[in-house]
Amino acid sequence: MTAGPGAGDALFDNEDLAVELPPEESDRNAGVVDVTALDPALADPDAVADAVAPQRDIRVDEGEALLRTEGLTVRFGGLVALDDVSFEIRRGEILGLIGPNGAGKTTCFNAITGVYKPSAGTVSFDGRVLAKTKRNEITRLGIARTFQNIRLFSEMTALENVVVGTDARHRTSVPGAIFRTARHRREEHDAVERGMALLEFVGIAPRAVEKARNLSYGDQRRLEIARALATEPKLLCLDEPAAGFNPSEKAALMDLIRKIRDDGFTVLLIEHDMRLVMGVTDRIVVLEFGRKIADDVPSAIRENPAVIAAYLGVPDDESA
Ligand SMILES: Nc1ncnc2c1ncn2[C@@H]1O[C@H](COP(=O)(O)OP(=O)(O)OP(=O)(O)O)[C@@H](O)[C@H]1O
Repeated sequence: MTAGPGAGDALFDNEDLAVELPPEESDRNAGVVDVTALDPALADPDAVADAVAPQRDIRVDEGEALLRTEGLTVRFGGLVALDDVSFEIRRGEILGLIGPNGAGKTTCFNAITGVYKPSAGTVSFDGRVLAKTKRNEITRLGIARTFQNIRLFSEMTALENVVVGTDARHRTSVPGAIFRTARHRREEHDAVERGMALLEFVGIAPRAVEKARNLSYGDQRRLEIARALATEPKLLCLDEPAAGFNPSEKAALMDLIRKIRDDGFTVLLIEHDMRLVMGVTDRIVVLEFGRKIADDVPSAIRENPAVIAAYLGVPDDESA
């Protein structure tokens, strides 16, 4: 066997090596609040789901392309990290983006979310080409993401982290915030209410007033997702959300991703864990060396010889 670029990625069973360190016993119950006693609406899952996704109409055109890349190419000097990649993400689906290490997945995410400008090709979102769109404008248009490495405000509480996410939608001017106009106060109140609903939705509302740094690793990942959802995205991009999770946390994450989709969001998922990807996605796009080598439903991807070869390497005599 030739060791392929992703030979380290077992195709259907790669548990991450990172382990979660158990928090100190004293930390474990610190900051736990019975939120349903404070706000009974949080005990009603339908009310919570409504508060999390106010833009219900985004499901009207379910199945149509929400995002489309055409000939998307990103070069770093002489290296072509993404090479003429075209695919679409349809409204209401969970699309997996997979490929061996270095295949170009994160580069693709970065091109979609405005971190990198494409060297060639286009990204269109909701009928609009994102050529010169700034990152904060892309967020406003409705694309949110999480990162491979958790990026939270560690000294802020869980609730504050989420409320910061809702700021992307605020309309109050700076003078409005300074003089605490009625509009500003109303927006603040709404942001806290929606923030609590988001924390409940991802399963960490009892930790609302705990500093982010004191949350368990799994809860921090959930908080990142809540913060991304706070921007009211149409498309949520998750970059390896299960990294470092044990099998039961992965199962719970799959449930959460389905719940997010069922609540009206479209999801793009980069994930190395094949069991999770195969179990939760509707369709999968596979990259290898920056090129798209497959685009199909999970059952077909599982059997696709090019995908299997990309992950496991090709025997020398066959590749010759
Ligand atoms: N900012 C950058 N500058 C130079 N090269 C880069 C940069 N970002 C990525 N690359 C290169 O582009 C290629 C694709 O990297 P990318 O991170 O997109 O792959 P990936 O599929 O996300 O990999 P992984 O699964 O390891 O996260 C790699 O060869 C990588 O070294």
